[in-house]
Amino acid sequence: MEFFSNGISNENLAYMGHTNLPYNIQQNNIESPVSFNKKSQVSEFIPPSRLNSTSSPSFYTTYSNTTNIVNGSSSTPTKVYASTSYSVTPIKNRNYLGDSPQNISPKIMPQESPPNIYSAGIHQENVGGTTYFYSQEQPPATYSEEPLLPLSYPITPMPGHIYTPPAHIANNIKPKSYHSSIFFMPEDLRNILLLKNEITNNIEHDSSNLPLEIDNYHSLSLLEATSNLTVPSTTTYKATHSSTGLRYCLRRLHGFRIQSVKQMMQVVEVWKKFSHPNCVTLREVFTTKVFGDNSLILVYDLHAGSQTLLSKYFTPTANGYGTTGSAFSGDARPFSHKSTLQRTANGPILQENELWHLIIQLTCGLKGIHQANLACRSLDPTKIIYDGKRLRFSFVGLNDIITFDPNQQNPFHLVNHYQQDDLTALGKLIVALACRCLQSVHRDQIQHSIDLISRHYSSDLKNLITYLLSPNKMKSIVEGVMPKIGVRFYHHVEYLEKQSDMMENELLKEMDNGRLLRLLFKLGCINERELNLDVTWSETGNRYMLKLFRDYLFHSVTDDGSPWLDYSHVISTLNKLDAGTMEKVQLMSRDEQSVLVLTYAELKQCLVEAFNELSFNNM
Ligand SMILES: Nc1ncnc2c1ncn2[C@@H]1O[C@H](COP(=O)(O)OP(=O)(O)OP(=O)(O)O)[C@@H](O)[C@H]1O
Repeated sequence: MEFFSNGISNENLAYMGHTNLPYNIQQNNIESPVSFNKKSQVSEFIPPSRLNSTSSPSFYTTYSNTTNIVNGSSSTPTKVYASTSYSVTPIKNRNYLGDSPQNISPKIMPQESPPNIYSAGIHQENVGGTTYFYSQEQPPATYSEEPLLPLSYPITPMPGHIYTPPAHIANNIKPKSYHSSIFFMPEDLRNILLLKNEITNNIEHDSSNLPLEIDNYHSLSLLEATSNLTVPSTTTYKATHSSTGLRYCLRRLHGFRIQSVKQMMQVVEVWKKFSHPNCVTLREVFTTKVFGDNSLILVYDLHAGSQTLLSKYFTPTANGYGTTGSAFSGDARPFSHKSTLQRTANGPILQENELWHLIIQLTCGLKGIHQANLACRSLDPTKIIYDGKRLRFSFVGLNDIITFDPNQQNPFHLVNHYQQDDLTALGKLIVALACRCLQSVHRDQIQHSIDLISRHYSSDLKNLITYLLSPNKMKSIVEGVMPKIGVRFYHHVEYLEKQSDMMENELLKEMDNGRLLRLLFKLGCINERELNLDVTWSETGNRYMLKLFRDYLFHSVTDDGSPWLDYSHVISTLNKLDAGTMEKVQLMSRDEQSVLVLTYAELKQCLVEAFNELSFNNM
């Protein structure tokens, strides 16, 4: 049995953040899984002139430059390559890895040993069947923190790992964890994100008759068929920006003639600067003739998977109730047979807390717009989108852009008036949402609708609506609306804080996963690689350590020989490698004839050097 030891063989399968030292370091007991002998007279680990090199992989070609190797005697089964005052004695039928917390120890799959190396001037001593080799010329070595490799970065011994695992992982981890949810995001969140990506990236098949490109955008697909209900006619597309590859939402105004580009651009610039979490941001505006007319294109951020409030809460029905003409037109009376039919078709009335959840977001967006001295002017269920969590005013600024008067010096001179209109429109929208009926806001039905609301909802809601619909209201949302929302605001903040905590938690996991992916990428590029026609490149020098480390990571087996699959083993080991800790790891060749002990810091150095070599060859 050969040992390559740079120090204590004390591989432990510490779970993240926990150092688990299963063995007594001073012990030299044949019954112990691994025995350690402190040999204070052992000097540095001397490269034994690489004599007698065999056909085995030239393990020492680079590593031995700085690693002291003491050859073993051929007469003894054990050869120890010791660099520190500790050596390691393997015991037959024992695995040399620290027990995992659940007492199931992995073994390394057999792998060929490094070559036999003999050297003169080496003193050997057999203790309990293990042969130790000491260089007699060297002064006695003490177990020091001296790095064994020429490190291009300083290694500072760490009291713990640089990596600090999220607390819940450290606390909740089960002894043998196959629970991927501890390390990866929950399935439902993953599915939501995947779905969003899919919606963002898929190209509709019915886009063949659309232009291939407009301005800097390509891959157009329809988000909604052309609407002739608005003047000018409009169409909404999803498109990809040519240089960034990002997707955007393009709103096309058909046959639109601009009277004064300069003045219109003033308005555009103001809206481009406006950004709010409850508003879709306007990115740019341009004209195009690719559709065969003079079209004006407004480019907005795309919020994939969004639906309008109209489609979410006022589901169009086959008989046309609810969506005929303007969103707020129609002739159903709140308590008429027709209106009852419509409410049934649109679903049951909303829970009050859901309604307040919507109101808070609507007023939040509106407050942002008004504080920027702008007005929304499109508080309509078709112009508010909902992505499952967030409400946003879509197509903000559109009305200012298409209705600006070139004869007016200040394009925003009517903003106060429009802000009042916004509040009235907000009142109507709340009525429609509460009654789940678009016609409920008609002048002759509004009183009935408010009666209905006062029967089903709190007086706060009714008061808010009557305030918003009254002609003499303050224009400030903060002064006028906020006090009526009252304590519900805190509930909303709590909800958002919880969401934010949950997301941060997920981010923490993914941050670690991203870090480990980079390491795996590097390892994968090095392991098994042939470089510059050198078929043994990945088997020699520093790369040999990485090969054994890869085996230790992924190919460990339990006592009964079955694969040892434990996320925590792989993740905590990779984290130690990433941190370059001074903890030692014990690696074993596949034929179980060689054991190599080195610190994670040294392993990290091996990885850095091998990958640098690859990168250099790539230039
Ligand atoms: N920024 C956006 N990101 C993603 N989807 C959006 C965005 N803005 C709007 N949409 C979606 O685009 C679709 C079309 O919106 P649009 O306003 O054209 O609807 P509409 O009901 O046809 O209104 P109009 O009659 O005014 O055209 C809707 O399904 C809406 O959810």
